[in-house]
Amino acid sequence: MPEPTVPRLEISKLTRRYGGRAVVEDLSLSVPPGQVTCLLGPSGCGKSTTLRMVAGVETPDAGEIRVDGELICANGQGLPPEQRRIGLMFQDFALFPHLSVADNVAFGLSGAKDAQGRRVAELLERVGLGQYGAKYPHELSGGEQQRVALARALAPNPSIMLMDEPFSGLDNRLRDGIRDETIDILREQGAAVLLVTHEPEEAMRMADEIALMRAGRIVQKGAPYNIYNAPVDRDCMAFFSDVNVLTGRVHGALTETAFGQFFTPGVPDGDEVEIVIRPQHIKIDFDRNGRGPNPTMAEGTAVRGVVQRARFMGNESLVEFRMDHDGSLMRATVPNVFLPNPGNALWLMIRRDKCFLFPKRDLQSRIE
Ligand SMILES: Nc1ncnc2c1ncn2[C@@H]1O[C@H](COP(=O)(O)OP(=O)(O)OP(=O)(O)O)[C@@H](O)[C@H]1O
Repeated sequence: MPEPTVPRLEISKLTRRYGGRAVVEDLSLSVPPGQVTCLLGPSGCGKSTTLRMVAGVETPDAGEIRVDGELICANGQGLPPEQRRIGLMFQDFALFPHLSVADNVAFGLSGAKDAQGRRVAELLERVGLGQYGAKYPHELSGGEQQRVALARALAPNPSIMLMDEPFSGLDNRLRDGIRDETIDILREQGAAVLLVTHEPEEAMRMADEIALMRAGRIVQKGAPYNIYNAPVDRDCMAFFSDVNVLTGRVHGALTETAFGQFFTPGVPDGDEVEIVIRPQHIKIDFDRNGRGPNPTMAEGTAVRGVVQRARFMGNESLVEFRMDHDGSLMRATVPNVFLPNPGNALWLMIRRDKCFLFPKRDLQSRIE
């Protein structure tokens, strides 16, 4: 059997309280060499606090942090940041304005000057700024400055790179390229990357693993594909896309809705369930003199709705309906251009294989 790889970064049961309130609670995760793990979650859920504890600029109330198996923080005590072999890249990555690009990159390096010079040249080359060593930060564009910051963070060859929304200051066009380049370099170096973002697209694009956080805890962890396609609850699903929700009560393992019956095995009779569906999995059909298409096994019963608005979004069109049966709003997306006029009646069907069933959230869990 191959030896199990020691995680480059291992966090166990990390907790941080402010004024008695836990903002990070019992958080555990590990990142192997060359992997990008993304802490994803809404504002205030504790992502940055977690990162700051790993960096060593904030002290946990409980829990442990290990780098390459070595304990660097436990029982509220830890190594100072500069001894942790951790690189940092934050959104406000301020370069030193009075130092040249080369001196900025060399800033955290120790040892012989000529070895430092070689390392700086190699890194500037790697980030595509081989000719920029003698320039000063104010002579560079935002994207170029970001790449210098990356070279500076990589220079001491950190085992771990912590990134807190590092690309949010860049415009979209620049951002995609720099994101991909950055991750390629970090993977090549075998660094473990812990990246914080509140943007699901950024997490999906960059992460090998996403840890979805809510109120200080990880609620789901997995590869982007699994998180997107097997959400553990409605909020996890809704974090990645718009959703439509139908509710119904279970009788004999079936839940009756306007769209037909849904099989809900294992849910006790009388319990309410939510049937959650993404807009791209709703099928739209035309009205045939007040009638819709016939029911099918795969898509159930069609239900009539009246178009409220339709918008072209680039790759798809988004159509919003007011449903005849209960006055609720439902959203459907259609590839390319489909822009029916407001007031038109159309029929909606739901792709059964793309629905998720969750117990209905009660009042208590809404308050939490
Ligand atoms: N020094 C502090 N003192 C008191 N409360 C704090 C402190 N730092 C953070 N908090 C609180 O802890 C919670 C988590 O903050 P944190 O910055 O970790 O969230 P986040 O998920 O990174 O949010 P964002 O995406 O907005 O940066 C927030 O409610 C915040 O107000």
